[in-house]
Amino acid sequence: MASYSFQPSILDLTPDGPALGSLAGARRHGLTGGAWVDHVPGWVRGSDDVLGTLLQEVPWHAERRTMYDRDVDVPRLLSWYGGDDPLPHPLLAEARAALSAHYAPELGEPFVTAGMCLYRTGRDSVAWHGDTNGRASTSDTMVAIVSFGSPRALLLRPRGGGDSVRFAVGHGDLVVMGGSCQRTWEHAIPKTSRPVGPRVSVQFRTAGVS
Ligand SMILES: O=C(O)CCC(=O)C(=O)O
Ligand SMILES: [Fe+2]
Repeated sequence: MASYSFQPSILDLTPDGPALGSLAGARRHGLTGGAWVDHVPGWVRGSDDVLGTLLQEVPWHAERRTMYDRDVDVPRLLSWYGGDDPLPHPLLAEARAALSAHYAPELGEPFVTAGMCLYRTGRDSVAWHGDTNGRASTSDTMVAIVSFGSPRALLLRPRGGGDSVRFAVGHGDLVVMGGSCQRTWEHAIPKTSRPVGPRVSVQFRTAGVS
């Protein structure tokens, strides 16, 4: 398998290792139909260390899917950690606990699983979809995404049609999609022709949702 290197940023060198910022300042963007997105730019400080570990230690694999009767490569690499699987970096366990504690009053259950995507270049992407497997098909849930590496655009659009909303998701940023977001809106990471380096996203979800 190819190895994915990145250029550590001088600004990001934290002597004490990576650390989480506060969730108190999360900015909530209300969307139509009871959907919302919380955005915390730079939630993780010292993200270079986490990105390096994720690129090297996660058992990334390619998948193929059938589309219109053809088998095609999924345009990103994937990995999945169940609630009992040790996460590849201690900062991620800290992040999951902090998110569970912060959102407990609204969510009523903890974040459990960690799905991971590796976008190797700007050619990698995820097409429009909602995370509607399992209970998310019928009830509100939250999907918390922490991004590492090159900034990419996360787009959201209402399923019924309407303007899309764009969030830049950069190194150490947190985005939480909540309320009805998975059922009433769709999201995507579009391809880009800009020369971008690798991006890893970690998606925390509640049990029984994917
Ligand atoms: O990489 C991201 O930020 C989004 C990934 C995603 O939507 C998914 O895996 O369901
Ligand atoms: Fe998704």
